[in-house]
Amino acid sequence: MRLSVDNLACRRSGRRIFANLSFALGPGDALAITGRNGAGKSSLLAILSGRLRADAGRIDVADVGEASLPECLHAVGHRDGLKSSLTAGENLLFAQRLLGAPRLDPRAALERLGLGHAHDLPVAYLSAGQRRRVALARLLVCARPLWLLDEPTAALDTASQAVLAELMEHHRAGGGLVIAATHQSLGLAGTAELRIETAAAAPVADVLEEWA
Ligand SMILES: Nc1ncnc2c1ncn2[C@@H]1O[C@H](COP(=O)(O)OP(=O)(O)OP(=O)(O)O)[C@@H](O)[C@H]1O
Repeated sequence: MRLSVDNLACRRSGRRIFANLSFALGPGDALAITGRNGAGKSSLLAILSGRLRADAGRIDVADVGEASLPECLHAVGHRDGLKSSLTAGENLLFAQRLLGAPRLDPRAALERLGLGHAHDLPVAYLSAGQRRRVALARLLVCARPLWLLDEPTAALDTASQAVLAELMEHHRAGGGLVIAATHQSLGLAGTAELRIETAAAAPVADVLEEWA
């Protein structure tokens, strides 16, 4: 998969968040999105995942056949997207059936994240770091070339951060792409950095946020 982003701009609640963002990624590439709180890192990921409309610019994908960009990606964000009353295994099975392109079975994915024992536990019983690891296990139950990760190491202990780094390296080695918004190093070799700087304040009155 190839992804190219040209002169992307974002406005939220009438306020310009960023403008003129451009980058291009190919198989095996990793990009760390950095910037101060509120710079627009999560907003950029929301635009890429198709949840938020860009104010300007282009996003193009290539080498994915007929698939659209949202069909090519996994997004793991601040909200874990897990159903608390379902077990970890049921959550992953649900994701696998919804997203298609099955890869590891849920138990194997949880074991890879060191959470095999949680397979039959309701997610409501898990700690914050364990929930994050179940959300990350979704990356393994379905094959999708682009991983969009928002603060992926948040709530993870050191051992789990190392496991995540291994998973990302393995994904890249297989030609996958990783884009992560982060305040700390991803621990990956050859990661490019895109730092979002504060946009010139450009308030525009009476503009409602446009969700895709
Ligand atoms: N749902 C929303 N509606 C309107 N404005 C929003 C919304 N979500 C975020 N914003 C605004 O967009 C700007 C960018 O927020 P965003 O969450 O993208 O920043 P960030 O770089 O990810 O920050 P952090 O490092 O704190 O996670 C902020 O000024 C924020 O107030």
